[in-house]
Amino acid sequence: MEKVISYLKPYRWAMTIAWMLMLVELAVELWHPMFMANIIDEGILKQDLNAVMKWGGIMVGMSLLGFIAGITNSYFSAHASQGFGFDVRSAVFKKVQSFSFNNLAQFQTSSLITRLTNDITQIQNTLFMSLRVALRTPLLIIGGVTMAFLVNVKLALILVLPIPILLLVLIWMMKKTGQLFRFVQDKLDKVNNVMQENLTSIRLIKAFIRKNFEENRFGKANKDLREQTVKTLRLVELLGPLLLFFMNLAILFILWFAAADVHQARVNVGEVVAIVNYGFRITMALSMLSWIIMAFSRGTASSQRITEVLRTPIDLEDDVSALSDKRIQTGRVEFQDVNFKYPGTDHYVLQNISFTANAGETIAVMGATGAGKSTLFQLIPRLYDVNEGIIMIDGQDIRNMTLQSLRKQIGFVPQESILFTGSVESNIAWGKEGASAEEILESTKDAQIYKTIQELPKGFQTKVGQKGVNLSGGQKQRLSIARALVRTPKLLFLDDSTSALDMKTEAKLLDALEKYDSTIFIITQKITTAMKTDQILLLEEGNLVACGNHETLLRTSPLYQKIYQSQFTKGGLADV
Ligand SMILES: Nc1ncnc2c1ncn2[C@@H]1O[C@H](COP(=O)(O)OP(=O)(O)OP(=O)(O)O)[C@@H](O)[C@H]1O
Repeated sequence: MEKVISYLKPYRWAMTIAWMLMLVELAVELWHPMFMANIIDEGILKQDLNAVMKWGGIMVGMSLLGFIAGITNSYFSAHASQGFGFDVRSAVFKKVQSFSFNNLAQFQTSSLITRLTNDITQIQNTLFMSLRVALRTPLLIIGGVTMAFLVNVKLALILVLPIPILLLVLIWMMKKTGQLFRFVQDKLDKVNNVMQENLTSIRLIKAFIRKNFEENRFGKANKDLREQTVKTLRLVELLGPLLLFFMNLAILFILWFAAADVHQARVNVGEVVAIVNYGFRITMALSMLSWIIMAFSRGTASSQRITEVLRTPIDLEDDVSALSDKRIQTGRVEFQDVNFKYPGTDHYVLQNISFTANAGETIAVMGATGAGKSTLFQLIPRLYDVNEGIIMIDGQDIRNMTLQSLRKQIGFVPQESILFTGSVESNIAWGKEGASAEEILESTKDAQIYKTIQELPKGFQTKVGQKGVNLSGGQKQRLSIARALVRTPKLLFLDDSTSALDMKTEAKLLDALEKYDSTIFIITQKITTAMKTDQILLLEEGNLVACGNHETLLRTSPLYQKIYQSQFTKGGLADV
């Protein structure tokens, strides 16, 4: 909570001005019944038009002052709350960007989106409300009570009788609804989660005709959200009528007692009008307080959820001694007795992995599904840190480089091609800040996608991703490869990224990669690809069971022989 509050600091002046102006508004509001009493007692009852004009004029002047103070208050409140929301949103986004995969696993993606959007909007609104009306309301109650006592002590006593009980109810309510609103936000996460999964898998859903199933899934999450929200709001809504009942009862008693006092001239009509007026204002302030309490409870729940993100310790950071401008010279990669298990699990998915990839070599990584190939890839750019053992580049532990300098020199093509909304050109340029048109052109030629791009309706400017043209799996793969090549990486990782390419295109791609002077790792299932590489790492259930070139493995590794035989038939290639 304090973490979120600390983002208010740059707006302390705007907030102070807003609160001052709110006090002006409050003062005007509190003096109103007094002026009214004077108009009645000095003007109307004594039939003195001058007094009516005098107090009426003061009343109008004060109203104008209140109006100006209100508008200016809104200006500063909006400035502070929008600025605060902007800063918190930026901070949460920045924090999420620095999250390791382990950190990310602690939050669902949909929950992070809700926290970044809805939760921040909630706290933004709460701040606006607190600057605009929240403080004014309790002060209005205190001021109203004080003024009522100044006007007439006996009648004021009747008026304040129910207030302590009502305040106790309000405090209890604030605690209770805080918890309930936390549940509401959690349910909102679930709705967003179903929405997100649905929209990203819409093709699959249509192909499997799972529309009804998905509608039911969404319907359930939506219903849960509705029920939780209604349950919470019902509690808050109970408060309004309860307040009105007690306060109206008090006003009724005031009128009852005042009737006799006015008759016996112990009290002026103006005083009674003023007290009743204060009574109404206090009642209104109390019922407004119930809404403010709701907004605060919701804001508190949201602010706790945001604090959780901001307070999450990043578990994969640079060592203090890490070098930020370390250049990879040769690109020699060495694994020494590497063991790795995913955070939060007990099972080692890589065990005692040792091998050396010499500078400029192309290494094929093979193995059955789940053998640990992608995991091995993720350890080199330090998406995860090893549990035991060392990974070295150019003979130095990779932890001696900052994450930024290490990753900047790596080209990574994931298993699943990801394109961003934008043009073909912007998708490739994404790989390198400030990539020149020439570099982009070159990388597309090497990735064997240049011709395809030329045939697109607007060439490099053709929109892809959502609302853009749909590219085939192989085209997307090659665009992803071009994006990695544009940064002329010292190390290049292709995670099954040539699976959708035909043999001819793949051969051309591998030839083109030679000029990059990079050490290249390719995860592949195809023997035809592995045959062309300098070294093959064969993984089985997290163990490196064979390592060497095609000829060596064909002679020494029974598993490799089995894979080879499964892909080659008597007549030639089977499924390549
Ligand atoms: N984020 C994760 N958390 C926990 N376990 C994981 C995670 N990612 C992968 N695993 C487990 O690690 C093991 C190796 O997975 P990995 O993705 O490296 O296999 P792979 O050889 O690349 O498989 P495939 O060819 O199917 O992509 C698997 O048993 C998998 O269940």
